Order: sequence, then C-alpha cells, then structure tokens
Amino acid sequence: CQDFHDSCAAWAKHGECEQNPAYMKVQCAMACNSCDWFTSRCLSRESMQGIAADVASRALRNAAGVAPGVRVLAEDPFVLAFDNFLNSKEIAAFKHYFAAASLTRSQEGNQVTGRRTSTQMWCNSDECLGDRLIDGVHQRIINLTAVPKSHAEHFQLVQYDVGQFYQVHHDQNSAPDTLAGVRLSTFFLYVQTPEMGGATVFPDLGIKVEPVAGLALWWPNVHDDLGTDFRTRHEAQTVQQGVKWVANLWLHQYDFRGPYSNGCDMAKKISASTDAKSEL
Ligand SMILES: O=C(O)CCC(=O)C(=O)O
Ligand SMILES: [Fe+2]
Repeated sequence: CQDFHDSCAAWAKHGECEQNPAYMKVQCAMACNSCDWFTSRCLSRESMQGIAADVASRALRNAAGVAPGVRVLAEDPFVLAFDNFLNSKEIAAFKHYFAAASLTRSQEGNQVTGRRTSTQMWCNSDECLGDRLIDGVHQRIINLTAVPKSHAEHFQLVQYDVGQFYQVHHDQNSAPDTLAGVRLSTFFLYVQTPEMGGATVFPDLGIKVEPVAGLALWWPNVHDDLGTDFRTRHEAQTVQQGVKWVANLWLHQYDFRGPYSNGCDMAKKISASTDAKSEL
C-alpha cells in the first residue's frame, strides 16, 4: 500500500479523500487510510496468481484435444491457426453485436492514431458477457491456453470498412507492474470474411493469413522472461472490398476482470519502486 503522488498528504488534509474518493482512495491509499480497501478492491487474491509465460507449449499441447484443426504457422515463436474454430452459430452470435452496436474509432493504447483506422466495441455489456455462445467460445480458449477467464480482457470486436487497416504494431502494451501485468498472448478470431484484402501479416515471420470467418490465430506476445517478443509484430492490411470483422482476446499475466470491474486504473503501476512512482 502506498501513496502514488507527492501531494497525497496535502490533498487528504483538504478533505479530498471524502470529496474525490474514487481517485484518492486508490492513488493516495496511505493518506486516506484506505489501504485495506485498495488491497481488496484492486489487488484481489486472484490477481496475485501470475500465469507463467510458457503459454506457447501449453497451447500446443492442449490444441490437439480442443481444436483438432490446429496448424503450426511458425515454431519459434509458435504461431498457431485453428480452422473453423467458430461454428456458424458462434459466428452469428458475434455478428449480432457488430450489427446492433454503435462502434467507435479504435485506438492504439489509449490514443486515436492514423496507424489504426478501424472501428470497434468491447464485449463488456451484461448482454455480451452473458451470451452463452460467446462464453462457450471463451471457454474453449481457456481449455486451450490454460489462462483463466479472470485473466482475459473482454473480447474486442473490430470492424474494418474499405480502406481501413492497422499498420505494423505489437500487441504487448501493458507494463509488467500494472495490475493485470503483461499481455501474455493474443487469441484472434475472424468473424466476417471481406471480399478482398484485409490479410494479417507477420513481417518478421513471413506469415500472411487471409481472413476467413471462423478461423482463429494464437500467438505469444512475450518471451518466457516476460520481455516483449517483438517477432510477433503484425499488421492488418487494408480492406479493399467488403467488410472485415474480427475479435481480439488478450490474455494477461494477472487478473484483469476483477480490478477492471472494480474501477481500478489498469494502466497504473503497482510497484513501490521510485521508478514507478516517478512515472505517475
Ligand atoms: O485485423 C487484423 O488482421 C489484426 C488486428 C490486430 O492486430 C489488432 O487489433 O491488434
Ligand atoms: Fe494486433
């Protein structure tokens, strides 16, 4: 438990713990005497259960049983493809949300950039979270990766219209000393096949995947020591005709859903080191 800001004591004196509790009780837990609250709310027991990064070998071992259509696109690092991972009912379930929801411009990290021009939504509404079909898909991903649901972000549903793309990037954008830790790996689903364009390309691995509804990809974002594995940089090429729908599921080192639903700041560093403090 700690204060994340030099002014915490002064703010607390001025009554900020009561006036602005959502911020203060987390950022200034010491000064606000809210250490227990902070610990139980943002650092659940589950959040302490880190998942080792050797998810690649585990995924491959589990793949044969869960998704017999597995193909190994690369071995070092492992990039796996699962043909027909989604059945037609599951595809329809995802499509329902694309069709019904209003999508907003995708961001890179938490910024709109010219490098990513798609629109998107998160599957975090009660309806989407309670969707039996989508939950069934997540359950298979859990069986495959051995990463529990708590450690997954919500499905991110992304739409690319003609001319839209995501330039070469890496998915690991979450510091190891944040609440949920690094994004260990990416589970990626194609929900609608565009008529032309929209391939996913891994330039360092010589892999090009043409989008086909139902196909899934899995790749690691970190090495076993949790350092970023830059070899899995990738790109969503421009859609030339039709609409491309995809879904991302990012799997974390620590509990994501608990602290997220408690309103904790997922980007905040939790280590007590002066380095981490100075960045806040
Ligand atoms: O749409 C694709 O093919 C890749 C998308 C992607 O890399 C992402 O959303 O992070
Ligand atoms: Fe990506």
